[in-house]
Order: sequence, then C-alpha cells, then structure tokens
Amino acid sequence: MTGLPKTFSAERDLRITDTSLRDGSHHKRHQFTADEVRGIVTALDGAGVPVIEVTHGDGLGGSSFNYGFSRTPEQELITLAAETARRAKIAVLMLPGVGVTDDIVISRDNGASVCRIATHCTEADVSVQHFGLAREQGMETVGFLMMAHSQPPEVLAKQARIMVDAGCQCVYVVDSAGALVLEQVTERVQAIDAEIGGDAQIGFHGHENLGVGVANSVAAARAGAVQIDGSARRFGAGAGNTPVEAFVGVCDKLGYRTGVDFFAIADAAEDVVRPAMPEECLLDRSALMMGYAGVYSSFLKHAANQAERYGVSQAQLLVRAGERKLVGGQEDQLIDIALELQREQTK
Ligand SMILES: C[C@H](O)CC(=O)C(=O)O
Ligand SMILES: [Mn+2]
Repeated sequence: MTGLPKTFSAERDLRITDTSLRDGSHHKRHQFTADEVRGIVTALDGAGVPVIEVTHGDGLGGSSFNYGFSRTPEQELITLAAETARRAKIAVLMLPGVGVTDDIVISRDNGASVCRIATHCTEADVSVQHFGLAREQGMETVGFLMMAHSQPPEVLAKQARIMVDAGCQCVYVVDSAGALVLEQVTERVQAIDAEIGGDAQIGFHGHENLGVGVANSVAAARAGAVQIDGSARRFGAGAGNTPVEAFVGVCDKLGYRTGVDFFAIADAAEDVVRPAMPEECLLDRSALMMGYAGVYSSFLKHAANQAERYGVSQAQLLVRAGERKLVGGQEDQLIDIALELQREQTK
C-alpha cells in the first residue's frame, strides 16, 4: 500500500456502478421490459449514478435454455439505456464463452462504453482477447474475478495481473457468493494492489448473503478499491447486492465522495426500482446457506426450480452445491444434486 489514499478521480473518491439492470435480471428471471429499463435508468442517472450496467444476468448472450430466456432482447435494452441516460455511462457484462466477441462490438455500437469481462477467479486467461478487443473498440474495461472467496489473495493477485496485462483497467474482487467477510475482502484487495499497483484500478462487487455487503464495500474502499458495485434496493442475485442507497449514505458519513445524491437515490430505490422487482431480495435461509457454503448467488432461482421439481430442500441443495464447489456454468449439476437428495429421502 502507498501512504496516500487512492481516489477514483479528482472529483470523486469512489465510482459507483449500479447493477440492478444486470444482476437484478437473475432475481427477475430475465423478464425486464423496455419501460422498466427506461424508468430505472432515468431515476439512477438523475440521482447521479455514474455507471449503469444493463445485460442479461449471465452477461451478453446469456438468454438461453440453460440460463433463462430474456423477455426483451438485451441489445434492445442496452440501446434504450444508452439513449435514456444523460450523464451515466452504460456498462455491459460478458462471460467469455457465454457471449462471443461480436457481442462486444454490437454493444459498443448500441451505446455501451464500459465493457466488463467476467471469469471464474482462476480462469483469467480466457479473457485476454476480449480485453484486447474492447480496448480496440475504445471501451473502458473492467475485469471480474468471480467467486473470489474460493481462492487465497495471492492467487487472485496473479489472475489480476493476467487481466491487467491484457488491457483491463480495473480488476474487481467479485464476491459472487456473498461469502467474504471484512478482512477477507481487505486482504484480497491489498494483494491485488501489491501486484498491479498503479497499472490499473481495483473494484469490489458484493452480495448480501451474510448481510455484510455495505461493510465489505467499505473494507474494500479502505484497502484501496475505487470502484464499487451495488444495486438499488439490493436488486440482484441471492439476497441481492450491496444496496447502493445505503452505501451512498455510509459514504457521505465517512467522507467518501461518490457524486450520487443520497435523497435522490433513496427515492429511486423506493419509487422506481422496487415496483420493478418481483419481490424484495430476501436474506432468508436459502440465501444464508449460499453465503455460508460459498455458492454462486445466481444459483438461487435454479435451485428453487430443481427443489420444487424433485421435492427436496432448496437449502440442502445449495449447501451441497457449496460442498461440490460448483462454479458459474455448472447450473445443470443442481439437477444431479436434487436427484441425490431425492434418492436419500426415499431410502
Ligand atoms: C454472471 C454473474 O452473475 C456475475 C456476478 O454478478 C457475480 O459473479 O456476482
Ligand atoms: Mn453479482
């Protein structure tokens, strides 16, 4: 760590990205309408949120039998978001292999200017060509090291170096399972900082499965992260993401400048985002199991489907998914676990 605190820019200490229109897509089973996207972008942009992510929950190209079909094609929503936002940048997420490189170019043509490439946190090498292409397209780049709880800080740091060498301008510690707790975030951000230093920024993406999304985000900021994700009203997978409105309030009190107006974002969360949610994101038993056992938050709805279909406990299913150390893309193994639980029940 250097002695001076890091800041995102001269104007703001931290830059917030709202992910309700991408991570919230999991909770909404990818059923966003054009009107909802227009309304949410207008409200978030009006509150001063500088970056708004819009994509299928599983990233570009995610609309599929495996992950769930989008109600509205994501490129239509990206175009609409870019046309609607007056100040905010529109970000897209892509997981190499779920989306393809053409999806990046199309998103850029439709008005997205931030390209976030996500890989499991040991697989950064699959992102190399995507960072190169996004930079060639003139996009700002962010790298997502997903399921960051599952690897020690030094492993994450090496993976961050791969992304940065490929053209990534900010590497995120992504707590996909909401399993990290305070110092575990600090250690990971510090290790990445020690590896990449001034070569790129560091970010943090939290989930609320253990109820510490805001605290973890503060820990990340104190350790040197300057980009922080959250979702208005926690609208995200699992128990949802770090609530942006609470995080902005906490930042105001701690003296971190985010450029987001607390009262306007509180109104946006309550009056615009909440009505678009099918229900609140709950910190219930299943979400708790995900945080405790380290399960990818977007498995929640898939686990609910399989638990209902095979008549087994969703919470037990999720605990076993944690024991098997499943990663994103292995959603179909939830069926295998459900069958295993069903066999055990009928013995
Ligand atoms: C595709 C995932 O939903 C990305 C993400 O938000 C996470 O890992 O958390
Ligand atoms: Mn997430």
